Amino acid sequence: MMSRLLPAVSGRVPGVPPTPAMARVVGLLAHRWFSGAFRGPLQVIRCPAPQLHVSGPAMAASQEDFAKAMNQVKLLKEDPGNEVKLKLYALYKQATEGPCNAPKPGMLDFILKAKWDAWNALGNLPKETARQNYVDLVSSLSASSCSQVTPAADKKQAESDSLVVTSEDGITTIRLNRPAKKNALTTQMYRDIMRALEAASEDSSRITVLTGSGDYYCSGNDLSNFKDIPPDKVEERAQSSAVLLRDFVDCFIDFPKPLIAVVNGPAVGISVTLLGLFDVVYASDRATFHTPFSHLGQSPEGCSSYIFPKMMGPSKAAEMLIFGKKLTAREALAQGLVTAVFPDDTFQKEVWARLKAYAKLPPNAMRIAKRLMRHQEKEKLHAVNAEESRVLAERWVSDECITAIVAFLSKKAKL
Ligand SMILES: CCCCCC/C=C/C(=O)SCCNC(=O)CCNC(=O)[C@H](O)C(C)(C)COP(=O)(O)OP(=O)(O)OC[C@H]1O[C@@H](n2cnc3c(N)ncnc32)[C@H](O)[C@@H]1OP(=O)(O)O
Repeated sequence: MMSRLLPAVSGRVPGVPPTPAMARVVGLLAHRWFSGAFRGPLQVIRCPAPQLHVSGPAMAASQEDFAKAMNQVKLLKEDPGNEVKLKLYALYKQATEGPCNAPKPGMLDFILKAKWDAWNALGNLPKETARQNYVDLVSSLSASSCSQVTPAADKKQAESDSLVVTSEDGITTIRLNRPAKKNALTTQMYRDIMRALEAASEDSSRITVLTGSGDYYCSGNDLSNFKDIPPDKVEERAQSSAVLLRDFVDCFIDFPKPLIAVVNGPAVGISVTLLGLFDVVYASDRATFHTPFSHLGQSPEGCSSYIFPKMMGPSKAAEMLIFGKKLTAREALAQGLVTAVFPDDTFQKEVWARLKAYAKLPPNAMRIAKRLMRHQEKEKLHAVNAEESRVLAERWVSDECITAIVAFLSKKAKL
């Protein structure tokens, strides 16, 4: 089935180089980036057979892994759908041929055009990263039957894992579990959350919950993701991070079951912006909602540049997304970002009682209601996500952003 996705697209036209401005900024500022080996903790998604994903610091997939993944694709039992097939096609082409230099097919050549668009959207993503992303995607497709009840024997060990996925009482819970780092999201966690969502969309649970361990819900992107980038790889990394961000947010846009955020404490950055893509957001009265993008020289993501103004009106959205105003839980409730606020001391009890009752409702009816409410906006949201990710890749190599991140990593600044 999938082999039909791999015909060569022939012909060559000029590629899409980074803008001269970006290259200049990178050249000027690269020396200020941190160096030294990053020693990230092991992160584990726990799920019973058939797959246990264990990963440490990101490693490039070998040619052998890539070849295995290509074979695995042919063995997939279920058709992954056109969108995924296009992603696979694009990553395959990028990994084997590099950036898309083929002539753009005519408007009426629908299939060729969709394939060309998917490949071209990968821009200058390095071949190695495309290979890794292809392997990751195939592995997530093969693992989609994972995520059931966490075996009791795993529960103790899960304390030290960065992401813990459990499924019980019709609820799949994805728990950010780096309390010592305020649940900041590492690159690997983005990938693991995507896998967990893909698995949850197909498991037998009826609703899916994202929450955090410890006193924070999430402190946003782990700013150490910007560490240890060799000067000549800064642009490449910005591009590959933008692709990861786009794929990550796409998973939330497309998630088919009711998705609930249980915001147990303060939320920062991307963990706030994503809330607009959840169906319901329950917050402890201790939670705060902070999007300090301008302070960090960055720009909004998670489709917030579109959803927040629609949700709260342009000027309230501007206070948050341009000026970085931090909202209390009650303020977030008034702006429609939060569905309900609970006193912190009864938060867990009240929220989980509600969720267990919701999880008894007929699953198909819930999915259909969600689809009806969301499908008209989907295409728009994907376009907004693509644009926000593209702009962020530019911000990440800007002087303003680099200065802010260097200040945080050298402990000179915090929010
Ligand atoms: C594929 C890429 C996609 C990227 C998408 C774009 C996303 C953008 C964003 O999310 S922007 C938001 C980024 N987040 C921040 O700027 C928060 C930075 N953190 C802080 O300002 C503070 O740590 C705090 C206000 C969250 C909490 O302050 P405090 O209560 O005083 O605790 P500590 O600062 O001592 O924190 C404990 C420990 O955690 C580390 N840490 C906290 N947050 C982050 C983070 N976001 N990145 C990396 N590390 C973080 C902090 O350094 C401390 O570590 P230490 O104990 O010193 O080793």
